Amino acid sequence: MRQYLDLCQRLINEGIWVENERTGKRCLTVINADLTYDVAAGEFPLVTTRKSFYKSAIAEMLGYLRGYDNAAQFRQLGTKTWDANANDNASWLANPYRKGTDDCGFIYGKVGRNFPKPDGGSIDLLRKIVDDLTQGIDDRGEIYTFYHPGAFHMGCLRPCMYSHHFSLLGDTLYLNSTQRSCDVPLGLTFNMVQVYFLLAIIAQITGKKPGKAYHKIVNAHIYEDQLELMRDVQLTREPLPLPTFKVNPDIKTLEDLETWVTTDDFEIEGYQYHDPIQYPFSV
Ligand SMILES: Nc1nc(=O)c2c([nH]1)NC[C@@H]1CN(c3ccc(C(=O)N[C@@H](CCC(=O)O)C(=O)O)cc3)CN21
Ligand SMILES: O=c1ccn([C@H]2C[C@H](O)[C@@H](COP(=O)(O)O)O2)c(=O)[nH]1
Repeated sequence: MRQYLDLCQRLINEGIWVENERTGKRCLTVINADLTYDVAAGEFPLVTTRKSFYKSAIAEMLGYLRGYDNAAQFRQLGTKTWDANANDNASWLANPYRKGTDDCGFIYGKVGRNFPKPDGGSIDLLRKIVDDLTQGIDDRGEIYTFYHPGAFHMGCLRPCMYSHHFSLLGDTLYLNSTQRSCDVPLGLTFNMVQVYFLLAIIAQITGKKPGKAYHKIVNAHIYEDQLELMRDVQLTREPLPLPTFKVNPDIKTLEDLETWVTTDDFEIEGYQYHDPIQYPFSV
């Protein structure tokens, strides 16, 4: 994945040190990066210069499509990525809205599938998008967003990749995803997989051909305790050929995704990778 390695190198060459109050760590930071994934051509954006746990990334996105709000639900799907944010984050532990162990509160899909209306009730944004696209409708506002500043105090973390905007040109579906904040060594290896996966799966259940997915990142950073591993280990490795991604063709509807689908319905073939690298994770 040349684009990924180029962004890592750019952080090292041009990054500016920024203090982060929430984590108490400094981050080497650049502003704005644009990545493109050609889903039509099957260019699955998996990092090869270290082992990637891509099933975790897919499990997370599946949880966002289902509207999950609890780390135990995410674990059941096969990812522990929400454990720390739900249970080890001091300000969330002290938050009166936290409903107990594993509760994440009003995050991601919980917001997007129940988006509150100022005049009462809520909207299921994903249901509307899937219904429109299935009928060939693109009203230029097919946006699955998790961004609700009025609800930030009710969740353990603000969404990072917060908006997914779908577009139709004839029978081809496109996706523009936007991310406000990006942990390049850890989070981005998941987020690239998620953007590709989201376009592939929504195209499949709406009967469209996938086109390209465009991934916009605003604040891209490396935490100070990750820098050495990135610069002196990962960036010295040569990337390997990309694998291919296979989706179970029996997945046909949003209800399928909500009910029986597991990460076993998504497989990659021919994944070659260098040794794992364990990057520190900042809560
Ligand atoms: N600092 C930070 N970075 C993130 O990337 C991030 C957050 N916080 N909080 C919310 C979610 C949780 N995400 C995570 C959490 C953990 C890993 C992680 O530990 N990944 C390891 C092992 C994964 C596994 O074994 O399943 C990795 O090597 O990729 C990745 C993304 C992404 N997000
Ligand atoms: O999908 C995700 C989720 C989170 N991240 C990273 C980006 C930041 O390092 C932290 C979130 O911290 P904020 O203070 O809320 O910006 O998590 C990611 O890269 N991808």
